Amino acid sequence: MGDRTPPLRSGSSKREDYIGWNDYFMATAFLAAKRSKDPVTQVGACIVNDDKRIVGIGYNGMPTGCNDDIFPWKKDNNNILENKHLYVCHAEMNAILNKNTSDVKNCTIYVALFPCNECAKFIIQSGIKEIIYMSDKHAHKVTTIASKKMLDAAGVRYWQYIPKSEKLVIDFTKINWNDMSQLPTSPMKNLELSDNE
Ligand SMILES: Nc1ccn([C@H]2C[C@H](O)[C@@H](COP(=O)(O)O)O2)c(=O)n1
Repeated sequence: MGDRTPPLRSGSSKREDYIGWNDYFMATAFLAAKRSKDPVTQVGACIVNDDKRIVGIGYNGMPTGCNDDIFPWKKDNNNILENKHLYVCHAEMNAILNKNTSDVKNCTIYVALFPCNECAKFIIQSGIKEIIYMSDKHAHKVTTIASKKMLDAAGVRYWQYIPKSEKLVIDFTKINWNDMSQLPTSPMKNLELSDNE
């Protein structure tokens, strides 16, 4: 029987160069960061549940009602109230507050930058159990050390992610709008067309 099975047609096998879950969710966090108005650091966060469903997305921005053309994006040492850090909502906090499920218990948060101590409190209290981050550039800062101290005590795992894809590009000019493919017409498409002819 086995040798009667027809060989798999090349056109019927699945694509192999699709992106993995971790790249997908981390890239989603980075896409969200592109919405940030912060001129120095743009951070995005993406919360995912056990079923690999995205349940929250956020980026760093001014609170609702605080006009981001009026509130400061700088740190003016001569005027202590002109400091963005007094006002900006961090990406992690926004992602948690933007959740589209009743809670984010046991979820994983993908975030561009390691969460500060304030975000660690939100993460712990919301029940998130895992943090996957890209950069830990503030590892030496007291806010990060305090963050890790709390996360360790609360049993929240965290690990640094190195993407598998070197780059992920969405070039709208390359999308073929006629067949909604992001790729040039594929060999499979050609095969289907010739099959139907
Ligand atoms: N885990 C983090 C860390 C920082 N942010 C935000 C807060 C600010 O908008 C910006 C950091 O500004 P910088 O001190 O680099 O000028 O990033 C966040 O959302 N999440």
